[in-house]
Amino acid sequence: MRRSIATVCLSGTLEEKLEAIASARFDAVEIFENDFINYHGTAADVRRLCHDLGLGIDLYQPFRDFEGVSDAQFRRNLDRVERKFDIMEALGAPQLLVCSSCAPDAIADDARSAAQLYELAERAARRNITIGFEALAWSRHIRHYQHAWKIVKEANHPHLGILLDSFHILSLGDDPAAIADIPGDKIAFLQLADAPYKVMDVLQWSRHFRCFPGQGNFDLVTFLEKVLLAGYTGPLSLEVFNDHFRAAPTRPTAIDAYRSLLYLEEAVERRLAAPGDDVLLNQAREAAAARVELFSPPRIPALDGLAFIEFAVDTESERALAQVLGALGFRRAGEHRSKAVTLYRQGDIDIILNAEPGSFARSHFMQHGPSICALGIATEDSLRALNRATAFGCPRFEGRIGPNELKIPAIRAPDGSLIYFVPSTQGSKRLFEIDFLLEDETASAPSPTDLQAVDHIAQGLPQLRQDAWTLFYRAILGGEPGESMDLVDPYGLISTRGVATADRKLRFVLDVSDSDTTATARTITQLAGASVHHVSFSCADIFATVERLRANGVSFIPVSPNYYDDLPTRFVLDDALVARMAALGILYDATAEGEYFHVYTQVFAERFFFEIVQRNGAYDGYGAANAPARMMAHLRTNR
Ligand SMILES: O=C(O)c1ccc(O)c(O)c1
Ligand SMILES: [Mg+2]
Repeated sequence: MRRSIATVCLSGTLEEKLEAIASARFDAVEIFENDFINYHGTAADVRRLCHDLGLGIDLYQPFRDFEGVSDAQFRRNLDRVERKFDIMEALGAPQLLVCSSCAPDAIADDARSAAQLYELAERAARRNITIGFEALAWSRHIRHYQHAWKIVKEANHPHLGILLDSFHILSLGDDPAAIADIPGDKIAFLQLADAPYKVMDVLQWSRHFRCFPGQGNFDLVTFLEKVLLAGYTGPLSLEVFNDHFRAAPTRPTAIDAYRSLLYLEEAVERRLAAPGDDVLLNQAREAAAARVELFSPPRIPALDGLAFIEFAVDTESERALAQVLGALGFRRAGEHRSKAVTLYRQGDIDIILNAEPGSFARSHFMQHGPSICALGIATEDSLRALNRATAFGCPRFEGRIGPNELKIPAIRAPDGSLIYFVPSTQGSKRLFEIDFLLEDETASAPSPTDLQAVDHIAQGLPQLRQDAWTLFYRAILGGEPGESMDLVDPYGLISTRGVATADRKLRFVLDVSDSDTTATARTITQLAGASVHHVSFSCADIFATVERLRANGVSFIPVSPNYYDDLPTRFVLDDALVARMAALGILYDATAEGEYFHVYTQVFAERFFFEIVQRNGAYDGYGAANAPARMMAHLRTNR
């Protein structure tokens, strides 16, 4: 389907927006009026600019407070709209968005509104322009799409249709089912926006918190499905008002926007292809699928958890980090055949320290200091994973390959770090057998394995990036976002959200700092830290493990005795168990599903740290309730 976006979604000048939109591969734009009014050039200039960029102009918007007005005002409105038609003719824009009246004196009279819209459509027809009538969720009288549709149906003019905007419909909790009954050719245009659930004034919600599909909580798949069942074949257009996106760099936001449409299209394509029990619905879905072309990338292959974590280091930080890993029970398992790269192993966890000069890791190190520069994800089909990611617009990465080394497909994550797709078909460990000189495992003295696997990767992100990462993990890896929660840092709030695959083999936690002075913000800004701020390892018996690791010299964060006094007031816990936790500094959380025991190490190089966890039962969170204890402890030791 034709993919379009409103210029209001992006930051920058009109030229910057259009260039970013074109380079993100959109077909067309909605010109938001303010972008034109403040543009220093004529409508013909904008038309030429779009033409040269290969962009269509599908719509001009918004025209406000047109209907439900007195006869005198109506005549003035008709004069007013003729001037907009002049601009649209010069732009070559075929459609005008007219939103339902918000003026306090708007008249609640459907017949009047219908008659006025009919007259407007008559005028528009003379210019070969169509009117799309949109119900704003906060307008004076016409807030619901069923109401707007009643009026459009009453007006009954071929140059007038209803404009559907997912935000207005879903924010009011309206059921989109009835959309399927609107004749497709009476749906003039379609605007798509997602949003996180919020309990707040709907106008403020709309103007500041909309986001791209897949970044929020709305069920856009059902919404778009209904629109396609109605027979709509026009553009899919994004219209997102969002404070962060208005401030974020233009091009990356446009790329994200485009990815969000692809993500939604794929989900709807699958919905239309999925046969249900309802024979009539199946036929309607089949017919809808035949009418439109939807994005259908390679499906997500089975993903089998993290194959490795790669740190960018120099010689000095390598020594320091190797010492920390050693204390945590990792053993040095091998050396790369041709590069300054070392493998550390414990349980199923493989950690690579990369100090190779001239490598990707080195440039990452120079930018961010010691940090995680790459993750390897084990998958049954690495080429399919790669092809899916590139279909969604992720850049491929081609590293330097030495003789007889495995070539592993890789892409760049949104922060420029790498994600490798490691084929697990022959066992993901094969990579190390080929590229590394492995030390003889049987030669080293058997020691108890404390850490078993990677539980999750936690990332600290700049404010503007949480939505982009959420969409990235959803689209590329099939992650499902959990709910957002606020954590209290001594110097501000952190908003956190987990994204995990359905089988929970991959879990990521996305933290965003609302303040510039939190530890999360500081590692990102002052220290130019990369996004990963901690790696969490699972173990089977956290008491035994922490005891052993403490004896090994691992330094865990101190926890206030007040914490353990408080714990029995929050949970039903045995005194002896609380005493054991207190003795080892173990934190605790529980839900109806299960329990979460965990500890954190001190921070390495002011950038990242490790967590050790034991999950009991089906606990599915990340101990968010204990984040303030962690942040306070890290702050105290850093001082
Ligand atoms: O916030 C607004 O005023 C506004 C304007 C035009 C739209 O299409 C819309 O959905 C909202
Ligand atoms: Mg709209």
